[in-house]
Amino acid sequence: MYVVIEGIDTAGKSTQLELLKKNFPNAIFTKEPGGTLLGTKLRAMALGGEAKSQLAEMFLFLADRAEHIEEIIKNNKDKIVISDRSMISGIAYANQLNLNKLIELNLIATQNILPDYVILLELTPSELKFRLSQKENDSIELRGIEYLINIQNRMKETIQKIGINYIFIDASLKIEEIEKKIEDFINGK
Ligand SMILES: Nc1ncnc2c1ncn2[C@@H]1O[C@H](COP(=O)(O)OP(=O)(O)OP(=O)(O)O)[C@@H](O)[C@H]1O
Ligand SMILES: Cc1cn([C@H]2C[C@H](O)[C@@H](COP(=O)(O)O)O2)c(=O)[nH]c1=O
Repeated sequence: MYVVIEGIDTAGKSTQLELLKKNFPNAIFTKEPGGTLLGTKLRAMALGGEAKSQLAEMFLFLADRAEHIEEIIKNNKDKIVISDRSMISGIAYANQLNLNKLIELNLIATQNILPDYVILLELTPSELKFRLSQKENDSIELRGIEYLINIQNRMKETIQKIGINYIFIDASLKIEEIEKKIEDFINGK
């Protein structure tokens, strides 16, 4: 079972993943970008802002995704794999191409493998503004609130268009309330 936690920067993914590690001790935990050896190098390049071309940046993430599917997802088909981000981020953040073209490109990278379950943590603009103000921002976060809320809307649109099992959770709820909703969703309750 391939489960992904999605959400824009600061939505609370890492916080929930730490709790999931306790609640699902036998699961494999992974992430995009950077879940493989090649991926760690691609992540540093993508987040370091080395690419001047937005298309080049998108292809760095796609290369990471192709390696991640081959090395992690395909090799653990019989286990519960829980990933921090996925092709949903890939499609939503690369907003210079249309959605159908991006879905096509991402399905090439994933060899047509889709997540079985997607959990999206959804932020309000004011909560996003507060959380970004509390940390040092990387090159993508520096693009600002409007950019990231637009990405969040694209994430929701993509998830609905692809037709996978999903839950949207208000990221401003208490950490324990979100934890319970995620656990129930994965356990099919
Ligand atoms: N439910 C919550 N309520 C209030 N604050 C929260 C909640 N969940 C997480 N936070 C806080 O929000 C900040 C961002 O959380 P976290 O690092 O888990 O997000 P993230 O989605 O992994 O971010 P990024 O994608 O930027 O790595 C942290 O300071 C965290 O403590
Ligand atoms: C998978 C993927 C990610 N991004 C962006 C989203 C974030 O700003 C960073 C990843 O940082 P995190 O600490 O791991 O959340 O990269 C992207 O632009 N395109 C993608 O495909």
